[in-house]
Amino acid sequence: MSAPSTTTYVLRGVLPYGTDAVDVVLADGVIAAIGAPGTVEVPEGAHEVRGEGHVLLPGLVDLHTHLREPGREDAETVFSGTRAAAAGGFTAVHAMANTTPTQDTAGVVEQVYRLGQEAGWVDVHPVGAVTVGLDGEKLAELGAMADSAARVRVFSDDGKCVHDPVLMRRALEYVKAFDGVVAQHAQEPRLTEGAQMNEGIVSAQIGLTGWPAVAEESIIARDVLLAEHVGSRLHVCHLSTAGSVEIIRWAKGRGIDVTAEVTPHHLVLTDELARDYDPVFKVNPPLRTAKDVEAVREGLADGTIDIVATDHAPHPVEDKDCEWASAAFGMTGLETALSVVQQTMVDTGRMTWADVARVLSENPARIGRIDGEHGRGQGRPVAVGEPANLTLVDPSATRAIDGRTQVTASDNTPFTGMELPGRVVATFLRGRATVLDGTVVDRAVESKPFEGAVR
Ligand SMILES: NC(=O)N[C@@H](CC(=O)O)C(=O)O
Ligand SMILES: [Zn+2]
Ligand SMILES: [Zn+2]
Repeated sequence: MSAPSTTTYVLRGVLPYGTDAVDVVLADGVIAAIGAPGTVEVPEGAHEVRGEGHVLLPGLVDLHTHLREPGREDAETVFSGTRAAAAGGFTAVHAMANTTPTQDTAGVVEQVYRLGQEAGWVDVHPVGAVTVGLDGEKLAELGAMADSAARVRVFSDDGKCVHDPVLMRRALEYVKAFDGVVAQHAQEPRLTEGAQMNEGIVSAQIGLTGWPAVAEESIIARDVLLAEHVGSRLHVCHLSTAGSVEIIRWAKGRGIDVTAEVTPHHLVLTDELARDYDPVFKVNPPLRTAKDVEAVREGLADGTIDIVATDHAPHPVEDKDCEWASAAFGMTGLETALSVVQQTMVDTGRMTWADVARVLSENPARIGRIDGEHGRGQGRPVAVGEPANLTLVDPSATRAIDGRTQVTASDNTPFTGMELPGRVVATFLRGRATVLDGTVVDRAVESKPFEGAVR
């Protein structure tokens, strides 16, 4: 549990909204003072974290993380995954429902919520399944999950598409009662049977079954219209094509209550990487073309795409280090997300750090409804009196990425061997340091496994 920290900190950095360095004092779990260097009163014994040109962001919030517990603790646990999240600058994550057992009952979501609290690295907000067992046949107990101690607000069958339009309509109607949102994994199943990668020139040349853009776009088009029809809130997971950006832009122009996310990998990697058949690049939705990468960057910069979400999808070596066709879909992302956003959006001049705070903290917290009392003020601006959820980043640093040395329990980052800009120097969860000097601050807590609340 993260009781207010007794240690007091004074951080020096530039706020995302400004250009001049400030000192920020963290005391009793909140931001106690902000002022020009040397002008704020620094409490006796305060721990100083001062570097040149550091940026002070609100703690990052991920709307799309796979923590794999219960069921695939060989890939990740709540403990290892949230430790990786802290290392990446996050203070809250939403844990996807495709676990075993599925997060489709109040019992299971409460267990995951409790494991997150015990680990204490970041706040864990379990996502509830839309349908029982992600089978796409019967609505799960959405209300019971919403009313549980985990207070679920985001519902998703991620990994699978809620394909039946009647079920999708019912889910959208149902979650309105508690201001929830349905987060759709947009994939038309019939159009993607046996699909291995993006359908296009590369798939034709290397002989892998393609996943056409229209399989994503047709579901997004249907769902924005359904959301309009029932007057509900829709979120689109890991959007990946230029056409999807256009549909979201159209829907927002029409006043439809839709939000969308893009992953870091879709901001930078393309289907050309499949040519060597290295399954580390196999992911759902697949890496697309350079034209799609340009379109999602533009959509993120102009606000059509609301957030960057990692879709951190850890898999053990047995499931990734094999022939392309039998490898699992997915790549890790918690520890590289901020660097990829810096590289593709900030260092290219397309976004400011204030925009980064918006797409990696403020907007995801608002979509997940954790910016208020329940979320204990995640995604709030860096201001006096706010909870001290903060990430201090050094944008001038560069890092060589190696999946084997990351904090996550799995190695499947697509960025191994690459240099990325930016380094998380420190992360604070309600005033307690979870990362200092770029290293996770370990505490005397044991990783307790899931205690089988099964239906
Ligand atoms: N993104 C992936 O390729 N895989 C995810 C599922 C998902 O996000 O659809 C996983 O759970 O491994
Ligand atoms: Zn998905
Ligand atoms: Zn996912």
